[in-house]
Amino acid sequence: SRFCSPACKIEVPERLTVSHEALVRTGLAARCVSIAVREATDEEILLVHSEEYLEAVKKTPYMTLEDLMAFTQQYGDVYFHPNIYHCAKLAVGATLQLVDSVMTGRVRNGIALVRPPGHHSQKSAASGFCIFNNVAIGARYAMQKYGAKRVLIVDWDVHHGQGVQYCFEDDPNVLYFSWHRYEHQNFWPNLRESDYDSVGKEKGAGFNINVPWNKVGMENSDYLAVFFHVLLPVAYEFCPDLVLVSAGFDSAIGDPEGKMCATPDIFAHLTHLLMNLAGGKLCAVLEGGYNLTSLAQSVCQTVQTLLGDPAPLPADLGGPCESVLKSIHCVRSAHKQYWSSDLPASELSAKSLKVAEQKTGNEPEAQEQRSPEEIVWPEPPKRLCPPVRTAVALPEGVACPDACKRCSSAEAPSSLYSLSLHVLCECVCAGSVCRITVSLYILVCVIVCRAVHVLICVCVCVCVCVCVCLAPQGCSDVAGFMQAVLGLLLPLGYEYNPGLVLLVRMPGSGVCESVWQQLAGLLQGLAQGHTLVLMQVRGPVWVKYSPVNWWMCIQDQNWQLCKCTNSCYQQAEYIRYS
Ligand SMILES: NCCCNCCCCCC(O)(O)C(F)(F)F
Ligand SMILES: [Zn+2]
Repeated sequence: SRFCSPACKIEVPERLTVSHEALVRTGLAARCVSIAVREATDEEILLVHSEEYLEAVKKTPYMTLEDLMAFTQQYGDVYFHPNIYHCAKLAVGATLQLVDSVMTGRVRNGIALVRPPGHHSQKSAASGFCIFNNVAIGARYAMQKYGAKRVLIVDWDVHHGQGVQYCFEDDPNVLYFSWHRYEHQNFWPNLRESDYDSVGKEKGAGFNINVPWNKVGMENSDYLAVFFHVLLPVAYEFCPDLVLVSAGFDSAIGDPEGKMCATPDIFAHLTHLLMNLAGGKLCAVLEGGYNLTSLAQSVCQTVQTLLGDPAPLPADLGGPCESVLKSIHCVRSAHKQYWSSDLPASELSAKSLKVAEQKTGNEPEAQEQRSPEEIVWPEPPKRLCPPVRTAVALPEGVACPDACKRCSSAEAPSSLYSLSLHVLCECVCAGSVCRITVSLYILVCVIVCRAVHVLICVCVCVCVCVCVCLAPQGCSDVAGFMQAVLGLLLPLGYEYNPGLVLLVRMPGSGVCESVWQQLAGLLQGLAQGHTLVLMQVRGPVWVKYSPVNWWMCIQDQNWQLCKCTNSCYQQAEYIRYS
């Protein structure tokens, strides 16, 4: 008979079946390429684990029950049964198959739904339901086989992936970020090194980021605040070649382990905010998640964003709570010496503190009394799946290198009103197109602003347009600019939830392409992706044609507006337009 320590009973096979069934039921599975799984080889497992550990695990299929129980006793909160070695090899193999598919460009991104999970397992030890460290092996594999120089691992599971931390703590090529329920070391795995002051060792100092949750009941606003003020500024500065996500969904509402209050739709935004990194190369690998309802919803929200569908903002976003503000402050101080992107932490806390005070105490006494099964939350809202992701208004006779949907040719661009009004209202508000790019010969801010005024009157949804006139000259202070976008513009935008984003690029602003592209990509998280891009550049420019729905227009007669509509994204490549 199978034995299992009571701690493990939540890690059940239904976790995978309900997730997959939800993907099929919602039609998301049909939009995905499914990748065959395989067993990992010894060599691949040895990228992270020791020979003696691997040899010991190899014996488990042939152990008697008492030997198996003895073997298990030496580890914490993990169970072995005769078939778990096979399953653990499949979990690693599936992860590596996903890494192959993303690194070769066969797919842009993807998710590996695997059991057993991995992020607690260590060089020579199993731990917390984990046998082999799927994500750690994936990172080493990507670096060895594909020459990935820098790998970012984002661990949004509610437990600290100490196994990943130990594996890379002295390695500056792997940036490990984890938030986790900590409660001042009173929550499993109760480790001192899970706190914010574990920043990495020797050459790896600065490349390990721990954000402890010292209270339960964390909400969407808390998660976004940590992304905006801790993870994203560093991730953009790190500039990874690949993003791996230890996608544990026990950080969602209803989970018996996490006891948090963030709703499943938050994972749509966490995923979106990571998709602009590494040219969109993102591999999500399932870790935890034990409430089968919130797990399935969270998986679907993640996959739908990976497919490029825009997401409505979660309801009533505000600032982070007091406890999170302290954690943010502590971890930013601990990392200040390693990273240049650093808003004066005082400014950040001052603004958010004010908001935090306004927040009613969100201590979930009530939540703690209810059992996890009794906790209910609204189904995530239905999401747009526009048949065309981007449309462009092109001058006559200019072909676009991609299958753009052409809007009816607008009047002479001198009358911006009609142009943007016509283009915008016909397409965006009808929801048939997600974004509009309108290129103009003449771009005068005052017209744009007045057009915005007009648009506000006309559009059915109340538009608080986030109208950005790009500031920096050239790429000199990209870090500073990105910090302003991440630390100020995005939090504001998410809080004010505009109905439309109007992105204005002044001629000659000289902003380098990558910044413009990042900005365009990040702002698509607002207004369900309804973005109106008005821009003009002089003369020939290099365009980084990457899978983030990129626009460019060029003055003079031979305009080219390029962007990516089709869902299977091209490899990033440089195209010179003359
Ligand atoms: N209340 C019972 C105590 C359970 N203590 C062990 C928790 C293990 C968590 C595993 C996980 O969720 O982090 C993973 F992603 F690895 F699966
Ligand atoms: Zn977990």
